[in-house]
Amino acid sequence: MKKTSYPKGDIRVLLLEGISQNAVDTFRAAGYSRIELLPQALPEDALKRAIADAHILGIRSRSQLTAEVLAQGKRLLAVGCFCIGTNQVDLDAAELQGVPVFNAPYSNTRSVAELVLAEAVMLLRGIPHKSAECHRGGWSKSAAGSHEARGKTIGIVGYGHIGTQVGLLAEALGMQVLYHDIETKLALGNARPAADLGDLLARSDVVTLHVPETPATQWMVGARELARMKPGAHLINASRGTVVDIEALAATLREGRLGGAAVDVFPTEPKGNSEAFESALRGLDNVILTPHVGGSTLEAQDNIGIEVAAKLVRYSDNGSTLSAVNFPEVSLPEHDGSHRLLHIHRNVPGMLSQVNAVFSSRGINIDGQFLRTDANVGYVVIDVSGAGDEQARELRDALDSIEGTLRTRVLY
Ligand SMILES: NC(=O)c1ccc[n+]([C@@H]2O[C@H](COP(=O)([O-])OP(=O)(O)OC[C@H]3O[C@@H](n4cnc5c(N)ncnc54)[C@H](O)[C@@H]3O)[C@@H](O)[C@H]2O)c1
Ligand SMILES: O=C(O)[C@H](O)COP(=O)(O)O
Repeated sequence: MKKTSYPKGDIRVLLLEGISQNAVDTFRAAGYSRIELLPQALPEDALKRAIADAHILGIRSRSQLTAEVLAQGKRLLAVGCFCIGTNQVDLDAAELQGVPVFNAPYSNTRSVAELVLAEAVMLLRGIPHKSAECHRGGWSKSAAGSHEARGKTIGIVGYGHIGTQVGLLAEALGMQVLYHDIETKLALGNARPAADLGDLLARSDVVTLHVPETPATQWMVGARELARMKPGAHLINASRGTVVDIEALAATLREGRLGGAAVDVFPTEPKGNSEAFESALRGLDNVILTPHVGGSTLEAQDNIGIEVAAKLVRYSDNGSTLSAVNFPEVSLPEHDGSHRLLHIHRNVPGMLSQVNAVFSSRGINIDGQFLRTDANVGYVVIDVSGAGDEQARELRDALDSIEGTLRTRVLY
């Protein structure tokens, strides 16, 4: 079993995909010095090599942390997704490796909502098409097909953090807000729930998607759903590329059934800025295409850099897993004057009594104990005072030898 109790100066932090300098500053301020910041995602083989040396790994939406890639992370303590989505990580595999995954569930919410609202206005006015014509030297000054947002209905699919923000901003413009969610959600402002997805599609002038990538949302908007939308209505997708069948959308737009679309996310996206972007939507004047920049504002990235780095530092220094997306959540007090032993194990019967026996058999008094479990994993944290560093390491080794242990650490 790998030990993961390292002096802070030896902890290697690898940050991929152009994560904000604020993250580096946050790690530095907390005493971490071995930080590598790369501007791009790594291809699978390079990622496997890189993860093998990293204790803390930071990624955004492009790096695919499959079970196979994660398995190379023998020293890995934690993963930070410096974004909202965590679908790019095999969360179960990470958990069963004893690796909590953190994200930034709110920091780019506003950026996405602002972009979506701006796109709704642009689409209702037919601006993408008019702009494209002007670029070609055309001049089609006309009010035909051009509408105010005021009084129109925006249908929000996925009424979570982003969806609710879009709804509030849209109401400020005088739009009617309809929403559909699989959970019962408190309606903000004058928003109203639709009876179901079909009802929302049939009644909205603009449909905007804000669901996560899950098996249920995969291709949730295809030819059938597009056919249910009002003629001339608009579709916005800034959620995940797998939510919309792009070929069906392109066909519907070519037929002129929909007014237009704004798409920020695609089933296949270029791995970096130097790779060409291919899509059936290219060349359609009434489509706003953006390169997955819904959350890419300096404000959002700066906030995300601090938020996720702070969570990783807290886990590394203190053991707290509060807000981890795949792990039993424990919020821990500081442990000044005591050693803190962390034990991550498979959640099987009898584990806690074996953990406690390690201490009782040595006559060691436990100052504090914190335990959380989920279906897969148990996470127990034990504070002991009066043990020297050497004894703490011996305790860790004894914990490590318990059958079913995934990771152990000692914090000094
Ligand atoms: N384009 C970008 O740059 C960008 C930026 C941030 C987030 N995102 C994407 O946006 C998604 C939403 O973000 P959020 O912060 O609002 O997430 P959230 O979890 O707060 O909200 C998602 C909502 O969708 C609902 N939902 C889930 N499955 C559904 C289904 N099958 N049908 C209807 N509703 C369903 C959930 O109940 C929840 O209310 C993220 O998961 C991420 O993939 C994209
Ligand atoms: O999940 C998210 O927050 C968005 O998709 C943004 O991802 P990015 O950090 O790769 O831009």
